[in-house]
Amino acid sequence: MNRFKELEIDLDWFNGRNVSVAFLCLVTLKTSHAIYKYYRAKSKVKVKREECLAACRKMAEHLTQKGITKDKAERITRLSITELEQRLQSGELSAVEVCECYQAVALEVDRKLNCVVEPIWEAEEMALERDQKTGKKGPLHGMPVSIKENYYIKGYDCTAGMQRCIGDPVSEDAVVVKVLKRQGAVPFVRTNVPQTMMTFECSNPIYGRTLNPQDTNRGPGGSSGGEGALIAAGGSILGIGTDIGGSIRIPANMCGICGLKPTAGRISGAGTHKLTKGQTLVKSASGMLSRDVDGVTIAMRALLCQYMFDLDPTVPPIPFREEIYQDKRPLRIGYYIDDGYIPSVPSMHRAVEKAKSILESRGHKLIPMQPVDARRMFRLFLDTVGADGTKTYLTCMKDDIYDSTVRQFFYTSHLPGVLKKMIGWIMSAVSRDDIAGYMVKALSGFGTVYEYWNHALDIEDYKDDTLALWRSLGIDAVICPGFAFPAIPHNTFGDLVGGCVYSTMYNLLNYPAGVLPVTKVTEQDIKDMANYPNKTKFEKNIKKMMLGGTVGLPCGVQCVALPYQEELVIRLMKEVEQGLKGDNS
Ligand SMILES: CCCCCC/C=C\CCCCCCCC(=O)NCCO
Repeated sequence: MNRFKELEIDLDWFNGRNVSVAFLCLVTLKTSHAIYKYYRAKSKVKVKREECLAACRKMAEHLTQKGITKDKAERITRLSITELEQRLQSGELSAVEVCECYQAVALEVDRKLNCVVEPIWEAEEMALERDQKTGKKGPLHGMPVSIKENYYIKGYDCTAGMQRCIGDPVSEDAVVVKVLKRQGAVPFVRTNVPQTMMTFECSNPIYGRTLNPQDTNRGPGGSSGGEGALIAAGGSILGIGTDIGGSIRIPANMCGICGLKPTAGRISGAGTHKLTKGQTLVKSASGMLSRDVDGVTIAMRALLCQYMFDLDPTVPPIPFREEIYQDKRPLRIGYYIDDGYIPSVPSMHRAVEKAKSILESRGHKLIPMQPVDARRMFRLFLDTVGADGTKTYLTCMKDDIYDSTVRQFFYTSHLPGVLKKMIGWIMSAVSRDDIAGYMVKALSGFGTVYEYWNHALDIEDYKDDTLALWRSLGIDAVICPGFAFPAIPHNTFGDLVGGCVYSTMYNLLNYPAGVLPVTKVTEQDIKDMANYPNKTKFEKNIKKMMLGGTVGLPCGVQCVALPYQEELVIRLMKEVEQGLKGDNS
């Protein structure tokens, strides 16, 4: 009887008033918790940012005390990489003075472009060790190298622009960093990346936004945007980066420098941020950026050594093959200015035409071609990136502050899968924008492992079809636009995401690809935009972007070869570069 009474009381409690009060309490609690987490994240980010800025200031003061003059710094940082290499090897320049000069210029450049995350404090000591070394010098003896923030450096946080990774310094260097050091290089600064590293802008709440040295109203590209800006502005001569969708090649194109994305796995990726590593269909590649092609060659030669093969046995033990790089035999090279899906802009056409005529004048046979259905490729790429319904990104970004460049993506990612599919479908139908619509749909992920495995098979089919095309044309390599367009204004990634069809193609295929600067946008290129298609929302966005002051921006060409033929890619890049300099040797 008593028990019934108690129950009656309990049930009475569930009256309208009490339920509303409980609901309100719950909402208040949840909201205050969210506010608390937001401010906690904000303060964590602020403290980290201040620490990094203080480190830069402290380093700048230290260099001033050491009497590094602007004149001397510029004299040394203006040397080409081959001149620098030769003077370091001969002892004409000491590793310490080179390191200090590069640090001084990097910090100077950083004040304008915000491309450096923080200096590497151990650099000077490392340089001193190089100077005191007796016996055989390493191939990179005393060479300063800038390091993208997502590479592990012992004692430093590796955040990829995400606050949850703050305050968790890594305990070991990345394999590539270890190899660089073993070969005599001096890692001297860490460079900026976009939050999550999956965009081609370069901004995050921790370190802020990096600007393009050619036009500060635009970004340097991404995700190796800090490297792109720093190298283009003269604050570094060689840097390392990663590329899963264009992150080395896009900054190279947008900043007017060289970048090589090797076949994924040819250069070790061990000890880089883990964010994308669970996704194994399209793998991130470790590569390099440099002022000229020689920088890429020097780095590849030095990295492809027994020490790397020992440290990371998953790397195929293939040293740099001089016989492929030095080969003078004429090649059959496919070329396209348009991938048949996303029209590239006139300045990019000119870049390819220019490279084509250089290569023809050197005896190569250039064959017009179209890649296998680029729309199919991009859909496969997007489905791969969104395969988990974006759960990985959402988990890593839990309680984080969304950077303005990725906010739209994360708000969409939170929606239930069905809604993403519906919105994607509506977007495609209403705006005739195949890209944004499909992207939203792709973020809904796969329902079953069976679907995912079938998707993996579709990628294999795409690879087979491409290889068959190359074989049928009898081509050794391909040249094409370095990207669909040059550098873009801040906060326009969402509107222009389709540009990366040109880069993602060679990630999906896992072919090595390098970009080098070939020309700059001219007034005539802008006039020629009158003929640029104007049907889809995406094409309209490109047109608007190009008409918004792009004259003078660099435009690159992409050189591509079959998997593990990096030496051939570099050979082509070098030949185009020589042709541009009027050197036809
Ligand atoms: C957080 C935003 C995710 C958006 C996903 C959009 C899908 C496709 C766009 C691809 C953009 C590629 C930019 C380059 C990415 C890259 O190579 N990162 C290097 C990581 O090692």
